[in-house]
Amino acid sequence: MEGDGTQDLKHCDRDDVSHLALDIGGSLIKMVYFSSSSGCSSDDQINGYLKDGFDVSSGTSNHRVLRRKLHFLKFETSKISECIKFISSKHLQYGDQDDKDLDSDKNIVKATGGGAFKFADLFKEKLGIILDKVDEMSCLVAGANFLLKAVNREAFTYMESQKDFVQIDHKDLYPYLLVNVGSGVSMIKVNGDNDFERVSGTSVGGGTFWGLGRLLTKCKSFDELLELSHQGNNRVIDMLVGDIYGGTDYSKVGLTSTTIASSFGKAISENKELDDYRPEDVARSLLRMISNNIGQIAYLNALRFGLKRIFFGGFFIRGHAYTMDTISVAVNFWSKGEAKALFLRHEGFLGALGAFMNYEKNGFTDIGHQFMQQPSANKSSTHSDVQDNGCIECRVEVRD
Ligand SMILES: Nc1ncnc2c1ncn2[C@@H]1O[C@H](COP(=O)(O)OP(=O)(O)O)[C@@H](O)[C@H]1O
Ligand SMILES: CC(C)(COP(=O)(O)O)[C@@H](O)C(=O)NCCC(=O)O
Repeated sequence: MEGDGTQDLKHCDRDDVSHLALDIGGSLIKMVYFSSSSGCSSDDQINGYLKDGFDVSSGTSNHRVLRRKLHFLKFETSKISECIKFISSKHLQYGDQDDKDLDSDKNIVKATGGGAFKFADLFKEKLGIILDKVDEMSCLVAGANFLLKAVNREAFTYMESQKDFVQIDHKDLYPYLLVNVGSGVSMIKVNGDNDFERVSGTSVGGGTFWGLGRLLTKCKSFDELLELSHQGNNRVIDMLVGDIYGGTDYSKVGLTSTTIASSFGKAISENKELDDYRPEDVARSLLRMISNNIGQIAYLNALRFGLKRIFFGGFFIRGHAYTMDTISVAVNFWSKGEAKALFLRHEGFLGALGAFMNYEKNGFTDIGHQFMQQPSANKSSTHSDVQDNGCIECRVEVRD
């Protein structure tokens, strides 16, 4: 099961959880919450880290530094009942209320994404939760700004299989373009904290890749489709410049013979049916087409506003090498090296983190400024450092 929360449940204390925030999207439900620091990683790591944390803030009488773990989980939106079951089993809906009263109308949970509207009644009925809706775009921006400012080694470039973390200078962060590739794609010009404009979008996004991929390859899961694309060769289906130009480059306009002239173009010129193509080649071609297109539209929007840095988020990216490589090459190619594609380790959790940050406004102060990450506490995954059911150690300064 995707984002199977039960695994997480075994490792963490049941009751000491708080600040549940949800991002209920077209494809996935993303969940972020705090727990106390026991479980999930070795005590040595935590103690070593906390020593530093407490040292830093000693001497300020009205400040407390809490050891906390931030949990990241996802569920498929179509399996929302599993998400509800998980919340219920972990008593997450009660947050840090002292009086855990099932009928209390104080069980308010910050939530963003379209599902915060669509499923509001369901959450009320099944869990007694009132979803406090927070705007999706402002959550994406808050989540991205938070990660870029507060978490070490969050942003990286990816070119030719080489991942390079980028040190972000807080004074030189804005403006940037945030491209969130979820079911659909939103492009947001970020000017500062809570200062942004959604400048573009496209319906050709992650939902398109997964939806078309499912139909064309019969894959049963998104990860299976991604794995399949690894083994494929898109040239079997894509029409290349060389296919049109008799094997040569079209050098006058800077097109090499290996450039894709028309995605899936070969499928029209051959007397073949879908079954005659290998699913891995179809998956590869599809992934390349969609990633390329997103990279190109992102670049055009960056050009529109003179932006040099484009951060890509959303679960479509999935820390997947070929996806990131294709997007990077597209941005690099079209901008002639002027603009850079950057990726985020917590790519899929921007909205949920943004909703989580919203608790700040209700007395939970300074989380954004005092949040620190313990680098090695994440569960590893085949695609990226932080993916399903990961959790990161952090310290949070709370003003009494
Ligand atoms: N396990 C998964 N199941 C379904 N889609 C996934 C999965 N992992 C990554 N994806 C991709 O991520 C997209 C959803 O990204 P996300 O940022 O969560 O958007 P949304 O908020 O629209 O759900 C899917 O459309 C799909 O392309
Ligand atoms: C409607 C959405 C903001 C919803 O967000 P999502 O669940 O896809 O993350 C997004 O799908 C989107 O921006 N779609 C593109 C719409 C367009 O500009 O054409």
